[in-house]
This record gives sequence, C-alpha cells and structure tokens, in this order.
Amino acid sequence: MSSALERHGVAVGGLLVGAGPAVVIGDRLSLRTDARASRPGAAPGDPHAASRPGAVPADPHAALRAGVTLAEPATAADLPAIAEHAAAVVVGASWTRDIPLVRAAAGLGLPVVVERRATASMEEWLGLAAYCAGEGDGRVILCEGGRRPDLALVRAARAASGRPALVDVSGDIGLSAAAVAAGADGLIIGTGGETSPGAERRVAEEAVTVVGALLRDETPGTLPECRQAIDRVDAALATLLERRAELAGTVQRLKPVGGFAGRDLGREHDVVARMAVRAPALGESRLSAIMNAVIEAGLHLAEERSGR
Ligand SMILES: C=C(O[C@@H]1C=C(C(=O)O)C=C[C@H]1O)C(=O)O
Repeated sequence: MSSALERHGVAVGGLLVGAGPAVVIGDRLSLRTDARASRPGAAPGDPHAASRPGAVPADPHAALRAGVTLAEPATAADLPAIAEHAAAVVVGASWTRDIPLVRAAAGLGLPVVVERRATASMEEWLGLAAYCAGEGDGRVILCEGGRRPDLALVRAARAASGRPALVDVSGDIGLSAAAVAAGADGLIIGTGGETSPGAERRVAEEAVTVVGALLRDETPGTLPECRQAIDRVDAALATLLERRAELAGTVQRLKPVGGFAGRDLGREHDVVARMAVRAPALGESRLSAIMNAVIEAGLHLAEERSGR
C-alpha cells in the first residue's frame, strides 16, 4: 500500500494480519458486562440483541474457554484465561484510559489489538499503540470499530505507523468493501465469540477477495500464496465477466440489429485499444485475442437467450 514504512505482518492464531490478503475474523469476544450496550451491532435495550452478530454470549467465560481469536478482558483477573485461550488480546475502546489494565494486557505475551476510543485522535490512538508495543513484544494491531468506523482515519493511521489495522464491521457488514478499499488488513465480523452467520462471512470474504484483488498490492513469496492471489484475481475477473456479459446482452437488445449479425468491429477495436492503456504489458495484440473470446461468448449467450 502507500506507505514508505516497512510493514510487518502480525500472526494471530493461524492468521497473518498485515502481510498478504486481508483476513476475516469471526470471533471477537468481550468479557465486559457493558459490552452488549457498547457493541456496534447491539442497541441498548434491543430485545433481539442476543441473536445478532454483535451480541455477547450468555456465558462469555465458557465461550473463552472454548477458544477465540480476539478476547477483551473486563479486569486483570481475566488475563490468565485470555493468555491461555485467545490468540490476541483486545484493548477495547471503552477503557483505553485504564492504564494499569492496558499495561497488563499489553504485557500478556499475546499480540495486542488496540481499538480506538471513539473520540481519540490519530495521535492518541497511535500513541497508545506505541505504548502497548513498548510494554509487550511489539506485536500490535490497530482496530477501528464503533457504530461509524472512520475509514479515513484507518487509512492514515496505517500509513503513518506501518502497523496493520483491523476494522470491526459487525455493526454494518455493508462497510466491508469500503474497509478493504481503505486498506484494512482484516475485518472483524462477529463479536459474539462464536462463528458468525454464513451470510455475513460471505459478504466479508467477497469484499476481501474482489476488492482486495483490485486494490491491494501483494507480493506473494511462495507457490501456495501466489496461487491464492491468482484465485482472488480470477474471482474478481469472473465477477466482472459475468457483469460484462449481462451488459453486452442488453446492448444486443437495444441495437437495431443485435447478435453476430450486428457485430461492430470498429467498436471492438476501440474497446481493445482503451484496455491496452490499462494493460500495457499485455498490449493490443494479446488483449485482442482475449477480448475476441469474451465478446463472442457474450454474443453466443445473448443469442441463446433470445432464442435465435
Ligand atoms: C456490445 C456491442 O455489440 C457487440 C459486442 C461487443 C462487446 O461485447 O464489447 C462490442 C461490439 C459489438 O460487436 C456493441 O455494439 O457495443
């Protein structure tokens, strides 16, 4: 991304945050009793809150013992269990000024996820992250959440610090694509300490794949990583090809003569020439072969659908 700083990934359980593709985290757990009201997914007094992804499970300590990726303590007494059962400890937005607890959490030996307090400036946020890095072993990840995550701030903080950043989109899963576009290294989609519903995971993974393929620089160093990066690009290509075929089908219906009979080679040449500006390494002649296949596939589909 657009940072002059060298960015280092932070391993959280089996996930690498900040190097490679953005990750999706489905199980953030808070042991705080005030967490239900403060989570973005749950409005205070909402009778349906418990069934939402932002809900707090009935027995958060049991959920912790079952193992979670991210856990937020209520008090220092929670920290030993977090060290045992969580992959990273969260310094939550509501208590970033509880310095003794922040210090104890940062010194736990786990990666530390530093959530921005709603009114904290970027400097305060990064200052707290630096403090946690100093109190611990340096493995610190930024986290932006709340009802309206500030994606501009995420982008700026990530660039200024070189630290990876997560965005908690559990309050509005529709922000997933925007968060990835803003450079988020991961999306937190569930705060119940349990695996989030499949529909939300699909939205988040779609954003990571398609938006990531378009906007996220990647330099895979191994064969499996490189193949996964190619798979993301192919997923984005397939999405665009399907959309293109639909549009090409609409054009056929709008033209006086559609289908192969109305083929317009001048327009096809212009399409290829414009694409070559964006794909200079492939160049016009290679693109022309690719686009000929794409255009013919679209025309075949349109003719098949119109019953010709
Ligand atoms: C879509 C059109 O019809 C045909 C299909 C094209 C395409 O898929 O890009 C381009 C030119 C035409 O041969 C069009 O006329 O724009």
